[in-house]
Amino acid sequence: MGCGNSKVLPEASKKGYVSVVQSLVAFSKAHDDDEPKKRPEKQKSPWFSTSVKNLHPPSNIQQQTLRDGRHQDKAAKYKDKFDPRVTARYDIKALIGRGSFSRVVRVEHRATRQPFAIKMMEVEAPEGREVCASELAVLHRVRHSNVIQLIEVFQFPQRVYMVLELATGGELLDRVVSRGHFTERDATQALRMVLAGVGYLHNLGITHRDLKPENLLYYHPGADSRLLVTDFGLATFGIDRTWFLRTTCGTPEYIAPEVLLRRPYSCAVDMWALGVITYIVLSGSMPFEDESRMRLYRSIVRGKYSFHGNPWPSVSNLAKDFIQRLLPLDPATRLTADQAIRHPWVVTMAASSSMMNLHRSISQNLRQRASRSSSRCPSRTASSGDSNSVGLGRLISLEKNQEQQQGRASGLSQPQRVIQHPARGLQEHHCHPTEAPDSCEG
Ligand SMILES: Nc1ncnc2c1ncn2[C@@H]1O[C@H](COP(=O)(O)OP(=O)(O)OP(=O)(O)O)[C@@H](O)[C@H]1O
Repeated sequence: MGCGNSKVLPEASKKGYVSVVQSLVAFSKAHDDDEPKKRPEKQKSPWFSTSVKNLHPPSNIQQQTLRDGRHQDKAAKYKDKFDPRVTARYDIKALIGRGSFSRVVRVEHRATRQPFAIKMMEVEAPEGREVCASELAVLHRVRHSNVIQLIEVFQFPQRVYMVLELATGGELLDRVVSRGHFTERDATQALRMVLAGVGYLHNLGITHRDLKPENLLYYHPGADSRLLVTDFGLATFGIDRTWFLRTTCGTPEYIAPEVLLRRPYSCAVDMWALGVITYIVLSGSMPFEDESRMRLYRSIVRGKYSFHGNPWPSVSNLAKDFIQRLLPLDPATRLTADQAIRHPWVVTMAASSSMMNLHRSISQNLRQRASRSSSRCPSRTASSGDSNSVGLGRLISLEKNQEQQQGRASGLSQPQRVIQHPARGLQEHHCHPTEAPDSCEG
């Protein structure tokens, strides 16, 4: 995995890759005016380090209080950055985290006291604008219990503020680790929710293109929480599920072979990523991993992975069959989301009650990975996050294909506001940046 899990282009596009890196660094510096070099707690740290941090986690309430305290000052700073039309409606409470082009804060609706997340995206630079447009294009169209819900949007020429459902239950792997007990049944329960969300997206012709455990968030800390697919910055639309895409993007360990081979691809790339995620969730290790990105890509295009080591001897053959059917090199033979949710492992495990506890092996593997990784990259600790990923987290091919143009939210530069009313769906409202907050309400 190298020193980080940044999203990158394959080696084949190195030239484009370097130029995107440079522009992203420049972008990041330009927008980090008042940013301290240390990143906030919940930044893009790699999945294994956040998970290992939580092997002996404090209670959710303690965690929340701790986080709130530490982030209060930062939140105050961010308040100043927020457009007054946003803060007139939402009280900024705490910083949740940062993405390549975004800051996510916890807010409270002033009138209803309801909590939400606001993702503030910088859209002056073309990269940020594209990522934001992708995300909005999808969020405007989706409504599903396993997909993060957009509540409303404030769009201005420099920044876009997406008001989202607030997910307080943590990332998928954090929960696997913090439970202290984890079985195949637990895995299938989580996967059923992910598959329901992904199947819904695919049926709408949406390919996520960046499925990974960090983008799967629990809505609340309770055991019965919904699991939500989030982060649609790389998502794209096809006319239908057989529509082929060409842009090279994703997170290295999860990229499907056809993408690396620069072949046209479809939503089957998400199913490959789900195979990788299933492997990780059941074992705490990755099917494809190498310090060298070149070797990593080579093992992916060869489909070279194994079920050696713990806990694989304790894992059922049905589970392995499920993974194998998601990780064939030929995308045409890969399970679709609708087929995967009907796979016997998913169906029978969800109904079974007592299963082997895989937690110990999973935690051990996660710990080993974390220590291997920190010895390779001493600057990266669990709390400092992935130094590699500040500003470099999301690298998108500069290839401008038809598919990039489609499905883009139109008129980002046009200040507008989109309000979602649960019963009525999305309503668009336009407001000029100089207008008072109330004058552009729905
Ligand atoms: N609706 C939400 N509720 C709670 N936390 C959220 C929500 N949306 C995002 N986050 C968290 O905020 C942080 C930043 O998320 P964001 O999607 O902006 O960037 P990212 O996906 O981590 O990075 P990148 O943009 O580089 O892919 C992440 O830790 C993410 O889990």
